[in-house]
Amino acid sequence: MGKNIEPHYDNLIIGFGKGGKTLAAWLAKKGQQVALVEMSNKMYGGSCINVACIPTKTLIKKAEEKVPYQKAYGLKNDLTSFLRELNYEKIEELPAAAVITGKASFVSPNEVLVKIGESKEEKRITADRIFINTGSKPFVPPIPGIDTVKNVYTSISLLEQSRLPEKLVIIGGGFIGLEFADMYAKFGAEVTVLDSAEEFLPKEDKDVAEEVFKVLTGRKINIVTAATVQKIENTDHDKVRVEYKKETGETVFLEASALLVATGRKPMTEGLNLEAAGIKTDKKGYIEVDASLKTNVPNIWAMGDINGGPQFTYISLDDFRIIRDQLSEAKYTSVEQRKLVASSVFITPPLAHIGLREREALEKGYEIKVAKLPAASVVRARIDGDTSGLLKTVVDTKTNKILGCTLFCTGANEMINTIQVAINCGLDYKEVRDTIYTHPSMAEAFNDLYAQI
Ligand SMILES: Cc1cc2nc3c(=O)[nH]c(=O)nc-3n(C[C@H](O)[C@H](O)[C@H](O)COP(=O)(O)OP(=O)(O)OC[C@H]3O[C@@H](n4cnc5c(N)ncnc54)[C@H](O)[C@@H]3O)c2cc1C
Ligand SMILES: NC(=O)c1ccc[n+]([C@@H]2O[C@H](COP(=O)([O-])OP(=O)(O)OC[C@H]3O[C@@H](n4cnc5c(N)ncnc54)[C@H](O)[C@@H]3O)[C@@H](O)[C@H]2O)c1
Repeated sequence: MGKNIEPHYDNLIIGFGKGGKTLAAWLAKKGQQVALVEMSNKMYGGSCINVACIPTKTLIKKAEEKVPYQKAYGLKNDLTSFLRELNYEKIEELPAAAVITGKASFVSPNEVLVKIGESKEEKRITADRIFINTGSKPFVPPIPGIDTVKNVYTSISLLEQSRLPEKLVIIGGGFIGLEFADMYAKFGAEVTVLDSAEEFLPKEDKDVAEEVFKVLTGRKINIVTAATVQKIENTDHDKVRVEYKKETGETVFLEASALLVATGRKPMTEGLNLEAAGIKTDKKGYIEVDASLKTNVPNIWAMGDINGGPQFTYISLDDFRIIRDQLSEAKYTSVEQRKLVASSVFITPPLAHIGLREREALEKGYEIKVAKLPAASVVRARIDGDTSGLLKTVVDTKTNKILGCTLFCTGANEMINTIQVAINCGLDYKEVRDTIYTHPSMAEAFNDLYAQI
């Protein structure tokens, strides 16, 4: 399997992430020689496809459809295997591109050593340009017992479990913590989320956070904020016992069949030997880049999670665009040109957001108008059978421009893209208010939401 490995390529890409694979295909189609080095044959296509967005969103969808966990687990694996192969083929079929399965480490600024697959074989490869796209991995805080106790998982290892944990404790109530909590609860697990932050969803406006809290706790998810996890140990039956301190100082013990650690991610620089190339990292270990995503070493770029930017697949893709335009003398060459980007937490209903929240806009000194609408007032929400949540937007009184929007309702992850276009094109909110939307759709809620301004 695979092409012969050459000693030199025009371009070497380390890591099969979204940005790297898209860049590999683009360069190869232009006739440039490209080596795409990926350390694991289970990771062709990168994290998103294999261990992140795609498997989680598949399971979430199946949980919503009330598919039993074991069946959903199989369907998830079918889809990730299919996409993994497809991703491999899409690069390998290009005559100018080669996928090399091995772990890369720098020897010098233009040379890497690749340890091929499981074998002891090593290849030295030089390249004119090198692009680092090695992503991130779970950050595990130093809590006593966390490394040694059985049935403690990260998002990656929990997704590999074919059996549903009956009782799941999750440390961390951010993107991963909440998505997993909601998904496992829908599959039938008893879930507790422990977060060290004093408030639940501290970035959100209070009214939004309260609504999300109401929906999740209504699904019997136990959410504890200001929790300090102190110790983790196994019981006699390999259950996990978690000891944490409440805000009041009271110590609480919880027993669970599994513990998920979802406390953020850290840069995947392990074994890369960045020092050999003289590549600088920041305090957290992410590779330092300038606005054009170049490292301090000429002809080495860093794209995706590894450069310390927002950790989303679509940001990795946009990093590709920034690099592509530099290499083709086109116009979009700096992160400073990037417009506002939306995000979505895939709980049910999804919590999607773009721009400024009410509190943030006020802190920045804007004169604002705020509109809110309960999701229950949208007829499509009734058809979809989920009337929970709310829609909220913030408009600049002086300019009539939309400053931000938070949607916690069915379809929010799609709807937010409409607001993103409106904001990024500088539209007056009245354009969104007066657009004729299809009926019955969730988007037509924008007629009523913006009519309140
Ligand atoms: C559970 C979970 C759910 C998520 N859900 C979403 C979502 O719904 N939407 C969204 O936009 N984002 C989501 N994210 C974030 C998203 O997955 C990441 O931001 C994105 O995958 C990062 O892509 P990347 O291009 O930086 O690199 P990655 O896709 O992480 O690829 C890096 C690759 O480099 C390889 N590699 C590492 N070191 C070496 C080396 N030395 N030599 C060779 N290869 C190496 C790795 O094996 C890996 O395949 C989620 C993340 C997680 C953990
Ligand atoms: N839908 C999506 O787009 C999606 C889904 C999953 C992940 N992601 C990406 O992956 C990143 C990582 O996700 P994440 O959930 O691991 O990180 P996160 O930063 O979103 O959340 C981490 C949470 O853990 C808490 N925490 C940290 N240390 C703790 C401790 N010792 N005890 C208790 N709580 C603690 C924090 O207060 C925070 O709420 C996200 O920031 C996001 O960029 C995106």
